[in-house]
Amino acid sequence: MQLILASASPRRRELIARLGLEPSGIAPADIDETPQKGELPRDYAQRMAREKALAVNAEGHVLAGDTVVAAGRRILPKAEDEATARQCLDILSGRRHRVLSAIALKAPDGTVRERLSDTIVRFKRLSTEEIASYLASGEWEGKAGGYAIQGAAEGLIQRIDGSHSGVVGLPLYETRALLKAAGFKIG
Ligand SMILES: Cc1cn([C@H]2C[C@H](O)[C@@H](COP(=O)(O)OP(=O)(O)OP(=O)(O)O)O2)c(=O)[nH]c1=O
Repeated sequence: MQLILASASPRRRELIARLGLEPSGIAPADIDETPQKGELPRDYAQRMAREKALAVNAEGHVLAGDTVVAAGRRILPKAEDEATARQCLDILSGRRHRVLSAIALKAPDGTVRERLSDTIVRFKRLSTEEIASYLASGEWEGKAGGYAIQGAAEGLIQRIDGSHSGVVGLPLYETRALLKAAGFKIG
């Protein structure tokens, strides 16, 4: 069985490798990632994963994922510049937020199976110095919510309830279940 990963994210490639799977192809999906007006974070994450999977035309199964950081009903942006990362950290400081990580698998017949991972993350209250030093690390670049749990940010996280791999970008429990249900051989 052929697995195509519809993702440009190197993290997703590393995570799928931990299940002992190597995609036979990488085909990043180029879709419009603008949230709809009033769209809830979990609906948005699921829609994005589904649209990414559907956007890739390839033989075999196409796996896509989308990771969204949500403060209440608010979807935090992917931090592409320092000002955005700072705004995110100000919002996340000293409180709990959710990370919704959706995956979608398109079978060769076009049917799509989906799963969602929902994780609660709590940051300590961040001092001005902590925010400044985290921003200087550059690790926030391109990350939803302006942080990467797989780096220095984990030292600022008091508690996580859910899936660590989900926060990084591909929830391994849900991914394994989805791929097994589709017929992939996974140990
Ligand atoms: C919260 C958090 C996000 N992220 C990353 C995961 C995702 O790559 C990114 C969220 O953006 P996504 O749109 O989910 O993914 P992407 O644009 O990187 O890749 P593609 O659409 O091609 O699959 O933020 C981390 O790496 N660590 C974290 O702790």
